[in-house]
Amino acid sequence: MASKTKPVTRTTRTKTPSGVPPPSRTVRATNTRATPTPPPIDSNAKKSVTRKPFNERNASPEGKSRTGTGKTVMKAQDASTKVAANAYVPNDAESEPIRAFLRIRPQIGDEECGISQSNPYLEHVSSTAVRMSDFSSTQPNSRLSSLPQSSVYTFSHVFPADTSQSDFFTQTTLPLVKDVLEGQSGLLFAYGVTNSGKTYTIQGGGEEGSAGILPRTLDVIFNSIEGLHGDARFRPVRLQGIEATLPSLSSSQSSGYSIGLEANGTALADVLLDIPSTNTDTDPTAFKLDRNHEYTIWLSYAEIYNEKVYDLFAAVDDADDVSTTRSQSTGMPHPTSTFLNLPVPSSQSKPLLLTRKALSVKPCPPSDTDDDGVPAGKYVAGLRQLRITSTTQAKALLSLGQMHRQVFGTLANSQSSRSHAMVTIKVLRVHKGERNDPTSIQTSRLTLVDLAGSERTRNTQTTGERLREAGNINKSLMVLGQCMETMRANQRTIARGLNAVVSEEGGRFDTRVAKKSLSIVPFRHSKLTEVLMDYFIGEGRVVMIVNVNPYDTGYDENSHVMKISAIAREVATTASTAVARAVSTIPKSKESLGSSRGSDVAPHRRKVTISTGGPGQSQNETHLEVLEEDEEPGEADDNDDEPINPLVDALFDEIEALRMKLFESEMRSVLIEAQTREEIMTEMEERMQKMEVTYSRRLMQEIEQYELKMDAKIEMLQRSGMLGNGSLPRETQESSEEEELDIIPEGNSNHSESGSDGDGDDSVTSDDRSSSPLGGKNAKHGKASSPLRHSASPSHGDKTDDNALQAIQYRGTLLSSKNAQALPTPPNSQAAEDPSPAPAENATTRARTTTGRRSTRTTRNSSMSDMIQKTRTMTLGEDDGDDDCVVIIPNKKVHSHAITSDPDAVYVPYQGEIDTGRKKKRQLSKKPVVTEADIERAIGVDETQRTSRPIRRSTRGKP
Ligand SMILES: Nc1ncnc2c1ncn2[C@@H]1O[C@H](COP(=O)(O)OP(=O)(O)OP(=O)(O)O)[C@@H](O)[C@H]1O
Repeated sequence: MASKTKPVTRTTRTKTPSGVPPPSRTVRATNTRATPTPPPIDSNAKKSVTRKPFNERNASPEGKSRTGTGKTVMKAQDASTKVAANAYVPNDAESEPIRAFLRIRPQIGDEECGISQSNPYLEHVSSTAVRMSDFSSTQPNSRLSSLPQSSVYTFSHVFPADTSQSDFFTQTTLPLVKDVLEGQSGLLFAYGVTNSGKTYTIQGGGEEGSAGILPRTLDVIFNSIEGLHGDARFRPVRLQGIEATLPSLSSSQSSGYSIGLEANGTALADVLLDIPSTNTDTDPTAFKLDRNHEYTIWLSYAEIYNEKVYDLFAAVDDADDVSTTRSQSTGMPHPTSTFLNLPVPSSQSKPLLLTRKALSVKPCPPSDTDDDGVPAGKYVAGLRQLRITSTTQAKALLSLGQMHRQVFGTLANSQSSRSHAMVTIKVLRVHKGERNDPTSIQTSRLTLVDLAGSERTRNTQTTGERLREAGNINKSLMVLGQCMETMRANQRTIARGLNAVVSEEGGRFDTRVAKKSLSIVPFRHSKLTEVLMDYFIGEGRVVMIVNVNPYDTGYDENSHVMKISAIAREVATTASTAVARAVSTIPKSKESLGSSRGSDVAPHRRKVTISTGGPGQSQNETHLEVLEEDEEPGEADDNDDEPINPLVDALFDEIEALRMKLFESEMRSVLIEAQTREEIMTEMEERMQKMEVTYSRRLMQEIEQYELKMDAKIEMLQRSGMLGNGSLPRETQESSEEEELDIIPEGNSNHSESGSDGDGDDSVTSDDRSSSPLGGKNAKHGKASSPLRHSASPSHGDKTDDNALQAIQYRGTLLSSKNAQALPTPPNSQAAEDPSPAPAENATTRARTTTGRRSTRTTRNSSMSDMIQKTRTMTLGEDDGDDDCVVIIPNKKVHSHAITSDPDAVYVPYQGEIDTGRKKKRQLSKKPVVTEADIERAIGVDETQRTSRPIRRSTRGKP
C-alpha cells in the first residue's frame, strides 16, 4: 500500500568553502527556531533542518531586504541581536567552538626505547590549562627550533595521566553519543604525535576496564535502543541519503554482514595476526529514548593511507558466501573476512594476491541536493555501510576491520598506526507510525577518527614507502591545521564586519563584500579534510582530543599539536539536527557495496614474505603480493565545490601546492640543519676526546720526565751532601763529606779558628775575605783576581772546582755593594796567590760559611728556614750606584750562612738562574765552587782587561 504522500523536507544547504558556520537554522515542522539544546527525543514532531545560503544566513526574515542590485543586506539592529560585540565567532544560537580536551599519557616505562626523557615537560596550571616547558633547552646547543621554551595552553578540560577510560569517555564522548541518538551529528578525532595514546583512547587496551571510546560508544548506543530496533527496509547511502534496499540484498543487509565459512586449516589471519580476545569490558550507560521511534545502526570503517581512502570492511564476506556458521567458542555468528580466511600458501606455491582498491571522494549527487541545488558535501564512494544489531556484532566487525588495517599496516612494515582510521556510526531514526515513509527517516552520524601520529622530523629521514607515508601523514595533518586556521580567520572577519555594522547606526552588512574578503578553506588538499569537511562547515559538533606523552622527546612536534588545538578551540561549528534526505528506490548496489572494477591506473604492488614459527617450531614462509589499486580516474571531484572561477581555482591550487612545497622544504631544511648540528656536535665531541687523550698523555710524559729530573737532582744533592745521605754507600757519604768540606774557603784553612777539621763552624775573617777579588769594592779597584781551580780533588787546591758545581746552581746571587760584605768569601787560597790586601771596609765584614758535614747537619734546618724567611723579607738594596760587586755564593748553605751572619745581606736570585746554573754546571765539569776570580781566570781576564771590561753582573732589579 502506498504510503501517505508527504512533502520531502530537505535541508537547505549551502556550500560554505569559507568555513563560516551557518548561523541560523529553521526547524520547519515545529515552526519555531531551534534552540542550542536539541529538542527532546520524545517529541513526536518530525524535524528537518533548513540551511540557508550564506548570503541569507545572517538575515532574519524581518531584517532581510534586497537591494536593487540584488545584494542582500541586513539591518544593523537585527545584526546586533545576533552578534555580541568583540566576538569573533558569530553568535549564532547553534554554533559553538570546537571542544579540545587534553589527555596526558602516563609514563609506561618506554624509556628503554629511547623515546622518553626523565622530566615531563607538561605541568598542570589548572583543570583547563597546562604549561609546556622545554627542559632540554637548558642544555647548550640542544634547541634546534625557535619555538618558545615555555608556553601555557588552554583546553576545554585537561585530563591527567591517571584518568580512567570510563571517566574520559563520560566527560568527552557521552554527550556526542546522546546527540547522535537525538539526531545531531558529531565528530571526534584524536590528535597527537606517535605513541601518545590515540589508539588507546579510541580503541582501548587489553586490560579489564580499559575499553576505549569506540566500544563504549557502541555499548551505550545499543543499551539505549534496546527493544527499539527497526528493520533494514531502507539503508543509508552517501552522507545523508537513504534508499530502499533491494529484496535480494535485504536479508544480508538486515543481518549486516555475512556469516562466512570457518576456514579449514591455517588461515591467513592465523599467520599474520594474534587475534585479540574479545573484550568483555562493557559500558552499562543507557539513555532513555522515545519508544515511539525505531532505530537502525549502520557502521562503516575507512582508513586513509598514503592519501588514499580504503574500506576496511571491503573484504568482509558478502551475502553470496553466506553460510550459517557460528563461532565454535562463543556460539555467536561472527563476521569473516575474504582474505583473512584464505588458506596460507606453501612456500613453493604462487604468492597470495591481496587486492584492495582505493575509493574516491565525491561530492554528493544532485539527488542529494536540496531545493536550491546546493550539493550536500562529499562522501566516500563505495564505502560499505553495514547494519549492526548488537554491540557484540559491532565489536567483532570492528576488530575484523582493525585486522584488515593491521594486515596492510604490517605488510607496509608499519610499526604503529600509519593511517587515519575512521569509524562512522550512522543512526537512522523513524517514527514507528511512519516506518514505511522514507522521507521521514532521519539520519545522524558520529565519526570517530584515530589519526595517524604526526611523524617526528628526525624520523622522516626514512626512505621509500616510509618516507611517502610520513610525508602524507604530515601533509594531511598540516592541511587539517590550515583548514582550522582559515576557518578561524574567516569567522573573525565576519565577526569584525558585523561588529562594525553594529557600531554604525543604521549600517548595512553586505554579505557579498564580506564573502569576497574570506579565504577558501583548503579542505580539498588532503583526503582527510575532504572527508571530514562536512563536519567543519556546519554538520555537527566537533570534539578534538589531544593526546600527549609528556615524557616524549619530541618537544617541537608536541608544541605543534598544542598550537593546532589552540586554533581549534577558536573555530566555531554548528550542531545539526537529524536530516532527512532524498530517497532513491533504485539502489546503487555496485557502488554501495564497494565493487572493485578494474582501473586503468597502474596499481601499486608490493611483495611481502612473512616468516612464521618460533624457536622449536616448524618455519613457514608465506608469500603475499599486495595490490593497492588507485581510485578510478575521473571518479573524484566531479561536480566538485562550486566553481568560483576555474582560473582562480587553478591559481589557488597553485598557491597551495607552492605552500606545500615551501613547508616541505622548510621541513627538509630543519632536518638538514638538525643533522648538520648533530654531525658537528659529534665531530666536536670526537675531537675533544682526542685532545683530552693527547693532553693527558703529554701530561703524563711531562710528569714522568719531571720525576726523572727530580730523582736525578735528589741523587745529585745526595751525592753533594746537600740532603741526608744515609742511603748512600759509605764511600759516597765520605766523598760527599769531603766535598762539603771542600766548600770551606781556602783562605779559612789557614785560620785555626775556622775549624777546618770539621769540628765546628768555620768562619772566614774579614781578612780572609779581603783577599777575595769578589769582596766589596775589590773588584772595582781591581785588587782581587782569584785564580780558578780546575781540580776536583779533595785537596784544598782543587776544592774550588768541585764547589763550582754547587755554586753554579746558586749563581746569580747578587748583593748590593753594601750587602756584598755579607757574602761568603771565595777560597782563601786566592788571597794567598793574590796578596793584595782587602779594602778596609771589607775588613769589617765577615761571611760565615758552613763547612763540615756535622755542622751542616746541625745547622741545615735552621739555615734553610732562615734563608727562606730572609728571602721573603729581602729587598733589593738601595742602588747607590755602587753595587758593582758580583759575588757568587758557592752553595745554599754558604749562602744561608752569609745571610745569617749579616742582616743586611740580600739574596736576589735572578730569573732562570737554576737553568743557567745547570748549564754552567755541565760546562764547568761539576765544580762545586766557582768564584768570580775563577771565572775571570777561565775567560782569561787579566788585570788590565778587568778595568776596561768589567765583569758582567747578574744584577736583579735593574734593566
Ligand atoms: N592512558 C593510558 N594508560 C595506559 N597506557 C597508555 C595510555 N595511553 C597510552 N598508553 C599506552 O601507550 C602506548 C602507546 O599508545 P598508542 O598506541 O595508543 O599510541 P598512538 O598515539 O596511537 O601511537 P601511533 O600514532 O604510533 O599509533 C601503548 O602501549 C598504550 O597501551
